[in-house]
Amino acid sequence: MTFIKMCGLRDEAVVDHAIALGVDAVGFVFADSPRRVSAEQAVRLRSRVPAATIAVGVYVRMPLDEVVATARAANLDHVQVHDLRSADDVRVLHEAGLTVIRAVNTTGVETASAEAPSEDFGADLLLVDGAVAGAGVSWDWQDRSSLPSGRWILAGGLTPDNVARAVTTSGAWGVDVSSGIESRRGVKDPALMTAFAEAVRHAPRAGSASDGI
Ligand SMILES: O=C(O)c1ccccc1N[C@@H]1O[C@H](COP(=O)(O)O)[C@@H](O)[C@H]1O
Repeated sequence: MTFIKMCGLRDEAVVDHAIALGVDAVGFVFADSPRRVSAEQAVRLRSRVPAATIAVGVYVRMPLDEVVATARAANLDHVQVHDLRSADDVRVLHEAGLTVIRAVNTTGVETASAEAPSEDFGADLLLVDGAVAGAGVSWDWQDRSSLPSGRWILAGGLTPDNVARAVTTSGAWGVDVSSGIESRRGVKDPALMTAFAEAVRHAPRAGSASDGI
């Protein structure tokens, strides 16, 4: 089964719908975004997420001590950080007891692959995103030469219409979506959420991805 994360959830009904769809993870955005949630909102939303589903805090340009404080306040033990600079950053987050998803944009992957393919800085999982996080920007996931090997999450411009092809072509272990399940910017559409989950589940893929993070 392909791992599914739905990101940028902002209200209770949408969280409940994601849970009913059986997604593997939900994301709450603390970065500057139309989907940003306050710590108080995150606590409320988090309380609706059962133990079997991973709740992830999403961060860009936030000092690590604030990442840790926000994650603790909202009872999140997974963080997705878009601008980790080094293995030291990851170590700090691990020492705080957090599971770390390192998000890189496609430019980062291309740069890294010239030196060290899919450099994860020791993070628990790598997420490869489009050039602008949360902007619905797709990228060439058909060019396998720039893709990591092993377990990684594909993100960036995924929609119910393109996700099956993306899974099959890229070989990604998981997918993450934000804009592609919205009727307008920042507003999730339950019908698109359902269509996305169904498209992923019907996508032919090689191998199995049933292990958790
Ligand atoms: O969703 C956001 O608003 C967001 C803001 C800042 C950083 C990351 C964000 N979300 C992540 O962006 C990608 C893909 O988004 P999209 O589907 O292209 O809109 C995904 O990793 C989200 O977790």
